[in-house]
Amino acid sequence: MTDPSRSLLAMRTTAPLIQNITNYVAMNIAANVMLAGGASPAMVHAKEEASEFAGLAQGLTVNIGTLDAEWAECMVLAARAAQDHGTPWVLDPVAVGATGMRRALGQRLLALKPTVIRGNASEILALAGADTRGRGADAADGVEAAEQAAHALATQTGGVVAVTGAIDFVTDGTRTARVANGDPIMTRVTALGCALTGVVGAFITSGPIFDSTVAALAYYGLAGEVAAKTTQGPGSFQPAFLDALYAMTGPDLDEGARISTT
Ligand SMILES: Nc1ncnc2c1ncn2[C@@H]1O[C@H](COP(=O)(O)OP(=O)(O)O)[C@@H](O)[C@H]1O
Ligand SMILES: Cc1ncsc1CCOP(=O)(O)O
Ligand SMILES: [Mg+2]
Repeated sequence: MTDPSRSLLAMRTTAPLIQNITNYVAMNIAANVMLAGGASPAMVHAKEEASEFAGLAQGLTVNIGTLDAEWAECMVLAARAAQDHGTPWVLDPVAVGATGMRRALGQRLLALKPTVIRGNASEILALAGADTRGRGADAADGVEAAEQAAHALATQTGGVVAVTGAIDFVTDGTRTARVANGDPIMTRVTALGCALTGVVGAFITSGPIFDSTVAALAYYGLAGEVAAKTTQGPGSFQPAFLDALYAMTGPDLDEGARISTT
């Protein structure tokens, strides 16, 4: 594992243009989070332009949070374009186990081999076809319960899978890492998982995929810890979190990251 600061500084140096097909709930906070971190987000999802944009962006994220049939098609088109151009792309399978429409789309997107899948434990379990207690967008299973599912998905896609929660778990099918940064208040502000997917999408444009994903999770979780220290609840946490993402230096990250690898 390289120091997480290398990934952060590489990302900030390039300020990568990241196309995000994300949900209505997440659009604003995800764009603000990515800008605070140093990336250049663009929320682009029209069927007529999504694949063209995926050919010019440095990275793509696809989040199935608020679906309709047309959006589903544009997600597939954009992911296919990213695959054709060798552009790294991240899948966020929000509530993928909830309905037949989500399950079917999840399988179509999996077939396009996401570079990284980032979801909570219930979503990773559902995407892998395992039993889950999750129904909506929030996790109802612990991260450990999804480790085997994450491993299976990584092997199936050849990519990296990140399961987030109290202690995040990352695997590429061979290596594993755990990231202990974060604060429980992060589950009480909507779309912070979706915004993290955007940050992962930015980090993986400028370094090795596994190391960059782990670094993105540590950076994000540590910023959450910093913001939680000075705030009283979800309302004040959100602006403090943006400030912490913006202010974090490389040495701050290397000092505060709690990463273990096997
Ligand atoms: N119980 C927890 N303690 C500390 N950090 C957490 C906890 N649950 C989630 N997080 C952090 O919140 C962020 C969003 O993850 P998560 O809540 O799993 O995503 P989602 O919103 O998609 O369900 C991640 O940085 C994760 O590490
Ligand atoms: C509440 C909600 N409903 C559809 S998408 C969405 C946001 C989910 O965000 P996150 O997965 O980051 O909690
Ligand atoms: Mg989520």
